[in-house]
Amino acid sequence: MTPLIVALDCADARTALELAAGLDPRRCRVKVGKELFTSAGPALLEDLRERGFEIFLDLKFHDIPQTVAKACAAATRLGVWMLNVHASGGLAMLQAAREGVEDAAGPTRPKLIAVTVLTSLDDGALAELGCRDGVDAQVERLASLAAKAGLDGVVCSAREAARLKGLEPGLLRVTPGIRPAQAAGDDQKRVMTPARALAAGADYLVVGRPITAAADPAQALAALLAEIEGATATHFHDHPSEESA
Ligand SMILES: O=C(O)c1cc(=O)[nH]c(=O)n1[C@@H]1O[C@H](COP(=O)(O)O)[C@@H](O)[C@H]1O
Repeated sequence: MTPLIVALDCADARTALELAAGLDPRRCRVKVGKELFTSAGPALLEDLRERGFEIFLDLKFHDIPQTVAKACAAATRLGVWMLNVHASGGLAMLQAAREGVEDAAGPTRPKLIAVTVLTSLDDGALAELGCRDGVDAQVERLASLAAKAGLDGVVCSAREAARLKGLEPGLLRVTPGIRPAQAAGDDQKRVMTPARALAAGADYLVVGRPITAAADPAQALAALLAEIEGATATHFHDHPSEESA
């Protein structure tokens, strides 16, 4: 299994299933986010699971602890592989999220991860929110909260991955903002190529538009997988104990 998670950022179930038909569930996982889940609902998750996919349900819950705990429990009952919340909801919310997942989990518990600083934000955008010490400090602060709450990992950009690997080695690093060299950044501010992201310590790469908006998505996916699998082979050769992670 490679670290690739393909973001099925589609308007409806039909388009998402067409896209998934071009993917191999042994070579990637899929992410269902706010637009698709709001449009297609839980039935789509069942369809994707029947096709062999493990699912990252990306709804980024951010609310009072009780509400988030219940939402995380409901997501867990949908049988997803991974789900997320915003770390900026605070420690009590993160702990409640973990308890919600644990209460609802069967034999396999989904991975619960927390978004640190969205990859669409840079230092200037954070300053507008009143956070003046920059992205790196804020990512570190929120990752440490996630670790304290007992979460499995964080969403960050690959630019922060190496530092977080040193600071919070127990947390998985899930990195969107992945762009092949020369690709458009779109609305992403903190980007990195797939191979560099893996070398920096990313555990999972979330990739949407470089595949879904490509003129030839199948060719874009194949090129990306070749780059990832080449980089992963080198990485696992150097770190054999991480092969099952
Ligand atoms: O939680 C996420 O998945 C996420 C967090 C973040 O900080 N940045 C981010 O881009 N994402 C998601 O990752 C995907 C990135 O898509 P592309 O920019 O098209 O590759 C989108 O589905 C975003 O919702």
